[in-house]
Formats: sequence, structure tokens, C-alpha cells
Amino acid sequence: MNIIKLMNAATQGKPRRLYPMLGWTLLEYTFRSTPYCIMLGVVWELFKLLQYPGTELNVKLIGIYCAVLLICLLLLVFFNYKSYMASYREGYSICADGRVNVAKHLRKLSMGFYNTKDPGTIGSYIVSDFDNVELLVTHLLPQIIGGLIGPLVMIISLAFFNWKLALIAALVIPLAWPMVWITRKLIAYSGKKQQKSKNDTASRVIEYIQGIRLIKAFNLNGTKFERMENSFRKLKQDSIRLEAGSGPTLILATFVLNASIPLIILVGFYFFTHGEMTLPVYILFLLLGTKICEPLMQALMFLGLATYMGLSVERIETLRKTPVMPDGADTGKITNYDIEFQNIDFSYNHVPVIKQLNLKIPSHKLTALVGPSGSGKTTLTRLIARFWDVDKGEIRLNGKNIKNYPVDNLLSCISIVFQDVYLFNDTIYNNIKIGNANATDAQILEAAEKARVINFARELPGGLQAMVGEGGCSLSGGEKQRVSIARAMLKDAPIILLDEATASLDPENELHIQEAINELVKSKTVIVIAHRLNTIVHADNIVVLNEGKLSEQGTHEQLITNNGLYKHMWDEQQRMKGWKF
Ligand SMILES: Nc1ncnc2c1ncn2[C@@H]1O[C@H](COP(=O)(O)OP(=O)(O)OP(=O)(O)O)[C@@H](O)[C@H]1O
Repeated sequence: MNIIKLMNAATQGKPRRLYPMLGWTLLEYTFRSTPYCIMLGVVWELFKLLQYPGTELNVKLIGIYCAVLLICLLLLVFFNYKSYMASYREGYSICADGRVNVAKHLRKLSMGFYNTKDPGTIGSYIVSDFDNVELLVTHLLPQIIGGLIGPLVMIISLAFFNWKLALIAALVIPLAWPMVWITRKLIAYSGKKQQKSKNDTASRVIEYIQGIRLIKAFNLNGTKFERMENSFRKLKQDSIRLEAGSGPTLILATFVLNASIPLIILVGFYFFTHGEMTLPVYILFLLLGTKICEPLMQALMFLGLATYMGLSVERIETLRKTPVMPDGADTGKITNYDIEFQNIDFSYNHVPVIKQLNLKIPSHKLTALVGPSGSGKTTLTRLIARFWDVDKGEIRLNGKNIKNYPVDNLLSCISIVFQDVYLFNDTIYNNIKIGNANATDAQILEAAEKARVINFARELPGGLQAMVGEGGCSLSGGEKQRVSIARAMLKDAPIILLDEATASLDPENELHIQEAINELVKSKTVIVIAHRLNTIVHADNIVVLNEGKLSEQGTHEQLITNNGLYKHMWDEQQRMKGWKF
């Protein structure tokens, strides 16, 4: 990616945001060279005395030079301050805005995207990739620009004294360029591999921490947890390859740039001895020769680094261009909550899961989804909330395809209580408030009471202000479930999707949750995934799924009379009741 494209991508298509920083940096580095140019003038005046004996020193001119130098230095301080502030302010705000945009984009992507990516990779988009963009904008771009502008100004100044030698001094730049090009290619190639290894390592570490209970239980200690160890080793290898691979060409390019010094000495000497150049001018070239290649070498190093950082920019670009789920335009109010599945086909990674499903879920009724494990119950609820889009057919709400509505509008009608509750590492209070950011204290308290959260929060230090830990790890499964029900109550959405999670709870927790659920579902359209059939015997409609197809539906009594899959499952569960260790 060239620098222009890089700037465009780093600013997410708004390179104008970099213009003030670029402008001030340009001025700063132009003025950085002016002391040398003024020095040229002073040295020139002094040498005139030697070259033309009898000439008087032009004190006035030297005084003017000094005054100009002082003004230049003051301006330099000013430009330095402005470019510093512009690069930091803009750099950090570009990244803050970029992070927000990427987070918004991630929210709009289908869950299929998350199926194909490791958590470390997704996390690195927002954390480390943007860290790299920050570094690129705040440090590298100004340094690269400065490293190129400074020598350019010096070469132009020297050209006024002897254009031929100035041209020869500049010749090393195109000679070094092929090496720079190769270095950048090598960094791009090895950098991609190294960044992938970095993300893999991050994912393995997350996996290790999340699975720590399992690792302890099965004694999979550090050395035995090979996946993580291997990822560390691979990262080490790829990092060494990245550094070592690009090193030789970078050193060669530095050598070519350094060659400008002997070139200036030799050719300058030739020009001087052949009368093409005066002694003062020759000395000036000797003095400034090193000043040309030093910043260039620095720019070269930073260019290599920028290529590496550019990979992060590319990754962010690819993510930004990943198509989001299409948003509908119908912002009309949804007033009827009948849900209808019409000829639905759906597959995960081309494996069919829902097949030719036709189903009506009436509003303001309790519909239970039951069926063997893997029959597609959870998938069906996720399709209603558009976590995924169907492959074929339509899901209709309020008489229209749900794809017609903006996803946010659709989701505002739906409360979901997941089986695997996730709580943010925040207070119980704030975790409930997620249901409705505008809720008052009284409303939050009411939801906490109705969902029986108060019962356990009372015992905790701080009550509702107690922190719940990462993912809610300091609460029990039943307590987490009650917080998530309080959250759903606060949202007060007309449609409730409920994944029953009472199977693994103790009787007291189960009772509290059942009470909380009864409060939640009052006069709502409720779709509950039921694992234990005795909890849904009073459901208005029980839908039995088998291998992604509708097997049968009706009330408990009707299905028992039907003597089909439901009756079979019911009998099994009744038999299980008497089962003991
Ligand atoms: N994210 C996913 N990616 C790929 N396959 C999936 C995904 N989620 C579920 N499946 C597969 O889809 C099928 C239906 O899964 P689903 O979770 O909908 O079943 P379920 O009836 O809710 O099962 P359970 O009662 O065990 O929770 C299963 O075969 C499952 O392996």
C-alpha cells in the first residue's frame, strides 16, 4: 500500500483530517533546514575573506543572517508545537472514531462472521490494529515526511551553489529505492504472517483463560496445553523471520545512502581541483553531506515500520468492507406481533439445519419450542432476531418480511434471555440498566424486585452496586439468569425469546426464576425453548421440531393424544424423574 492509499485507509476515507498535521509538519521540517542554509550564507561570507584578500567582512549582512536565523528558530518552535499538537490530537481522534465505527460495524455483521474468526483476531481489530494506526499517524507519518522534506530542502539549497554536485548527492536516493521497495515487500509478506501468529497467540491465550477450569480439572497445565505453547513458538519464529528477512536489504539501502558522503568528497575534490568549484562551496558540501543522508536513513527505517503498520490498516479496511446484514427501510411502527415462518431453509456453512419450515406464532400467546437436541430450536429464535438471515423463505412480523425493518427497529421489539447469560464486568445495577439506558432508578429497582434479583443482591456488599466480575463470574448461574430477566423486563419489549435454563438449577433458584419469568412474560408474545416439558404443559402452543422440520404442534393434551414425538419425549422425561445415582 503506498503512502497516499495508506493515509486514505488509516483515516477511513477522510484523508483531509491529516492535512493540518501534514501542513504543519511540512513547514516544521522546511524550517528545520533553514539554519543550515543560513549557515551556508555565513560560511560563504567568511570564506570570501580568504578567497579575495582585501575584502571587508560584511558585518551588516552577517547581522541580518543572525536576525533571520532567530526568526526562523522562533517560527520553528511555533511550527513544531502546531505539528506536534495536530498529529497527536488528530491521530488519537482518528483512532477513537475509527474504533467506534468498527465496533458499530461488528454489531451489524451476521453471526456467520463470528463463526469464522477467533476471538483474538476480532479483538485485535479494535485494540492492536488501531494502536498501530495511532503510531502511524502520530509518529511515523510526520517522521517520514520530515525525513524526506529536510534533505530535499538541503539539496535544493546546495544546488544554488553547485547544481552538479547537488545532483550527484541526490543520486543515491533513486539508487537506494529498489532496496527500499524490496524491504517493504519483504515486510509486507513476513509481517502478514507475524500478525496472524500474533492474533492466533491472543486467541490461544483467551482460550486458555476461558477454559482455565477445564485445564485445572484435567491437569492440562502450561506445558501440556500444547496449542498455546505452539502458538508462542510460531510467533517467535515469525517475529525473527520478519526482522531478519528485511534486515539485509535495509542495511544495503543504508549503505547506498551513506555512499553519498564519499561521492561528495571525491567528485567535489575533482570539481575543486578542476576549477569548477570554489573552496568554500566544497567545504559547504562536506559539511552538509552527512546532514542529507541521516534523515533519509531515518525515513527509510520508518517507511519499513509504516509498511508493517499498514498491514493493520489493510486489515481494518477489509473488516470495514465486510458486508453487513442489509438493513430494511420500513420505519413504520410494528403493531402486530404475529410471527410467521414461510418455507424457511437455513444452513450453517452449507449444512442444512432448518428445512422447509412453515409455522405461525400468534401474538400475546406462549409458544414453546421443543424437540431433541440439535433439532434447531435455538437457531429458530436466532433467525427471528436476525442474528442470521434465512437462506430461503421469509420470516414475517406485522405482516411483513422482517428484512424490511431496520435491524435496530426489529430488535427494539424483542427481548432475549439467553441460556448462557453474559454479564458485563460492571455492577448488577448497570447490568440491568443495559435493558433500557433511559430507565429511572425506580424502574431499575422495580425490575430487580420482580426478577427476584433483590433477594440475593441484598446479601452482597454494595447490594445492586456490587460488581459481578468478568462475564458475571462472581454470581451463580441462577443469579446471572435472574439479572438477565430483570434486564429483559426493563426493556419491556413485546416479544420475548426465552431459552429455558432451569435444568441445571437447584429447586430454590428454579422457583425464583420461574416466578421471575412469570412476571416477565405477562401479556407478551413469548417463544420459549423448553428442555423440560413439565414447565410448558400450560403453553398455548407447543411446537415440536425434529431435524429442522416441524414434527407436530398443539397443546400438551393434543400432543399427548397424538402419540407422536412429544408423547415419546414426555414419557422419557417422566421415567427420568425416578432416576437416581
Ligand atoms: N453457530 C453454529 N455454527 C454451525 N453449526 C451450528 C451453529 N449453531 C448450531 N449449529 C448446529 O445446528 C444444529 C441445530 O442447533 P440448535 O442449537 O439450533 O439446536 P437446538 O435444538 O437448540 O439444540 P439444543 O437443545 O441442544 O440446544 C445443530 O446440529 C448444531 O450443531
